[in-house]
Amino acid sequence: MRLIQNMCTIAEYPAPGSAAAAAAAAEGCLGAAGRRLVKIAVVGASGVGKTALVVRFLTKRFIGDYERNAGNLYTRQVQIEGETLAIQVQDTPGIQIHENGLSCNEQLNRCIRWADAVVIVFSITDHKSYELIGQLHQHVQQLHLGTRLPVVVVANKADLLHIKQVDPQLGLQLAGVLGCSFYEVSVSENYNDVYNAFHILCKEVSHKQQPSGTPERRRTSLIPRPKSPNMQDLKRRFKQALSAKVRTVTSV
Ligand SMILES: Nc1nc2c(ncn2[C@@H]2O[C@H](COP(=O)(O)OP(=O)(O)OP(=O)(O)O)[C@@H](O)[C@H]2O)c(=O)[nH]1
Repeated sequence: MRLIQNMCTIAEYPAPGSAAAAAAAAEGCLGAAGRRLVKIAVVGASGVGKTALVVRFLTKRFIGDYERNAGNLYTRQVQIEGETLAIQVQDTPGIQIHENGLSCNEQLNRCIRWADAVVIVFSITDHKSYELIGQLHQHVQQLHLGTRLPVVVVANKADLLHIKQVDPQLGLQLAGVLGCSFYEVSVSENYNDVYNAFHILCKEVSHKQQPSGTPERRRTSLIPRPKSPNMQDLKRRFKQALSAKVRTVTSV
């Protein structure tokens, strides 16, 4: 798999409301080779495993240690409901927690504005990282006023239950209150949960990008199609014809 690092996309992303932002939004749904593009930002406190999560998703591998992250952008392709989408994943520097709340610098805000969806990560071994989730979710929604951005909350380091500070159940409850999906994962031990967390987000964005088409397609696949009266009529007539023939054959 090829990983493309490309910091320019984020650094040059125009401020919301500007003419440049409108033009970017118009083009923004298409990636390389004309594929639909899904942009995902991964955010959370420092040390919760954001880089490990992104690398695991992209390469299937868990690599123990990384340089402290300055924010890298990676690209890969995924299959969603039979369509190949280009997805860009933005790893972000850990958010600092101050006594009076979040400290999000402009680089992080740009990443969040740029994104079509956000993964908020906390570690079950770090209660402070969990305490951040509510504020972070609020901050994300504020930067996307007027739209409901798809967000998934990920509780990482599920393999470290013996030193847990947060019951993963609390993460599930909080995600429910915030209206987000929730995944408990161990980036170090399980690839599938990591994949599923990203996959569900891509699916949500993909459906959002096709507001008129997809729900209709989904609705029609859920509602059983009424049987055509003509078809039933045809079947009845066919049966009648068949039994008449059988009768004729047996009577001969
Ligand atoms: N046991 C265990 N360790 C993990 C897991 N995920 C990440 N780690 C470890 O947690 C540490 C921090 O991981 P990073 O991916 O660098 O965390 P980060 O959130 O990107 O950190 P910053 O760059 O500081 O924001 C590393 O030593 C990882 O090996 C996990 O699922 N289980």
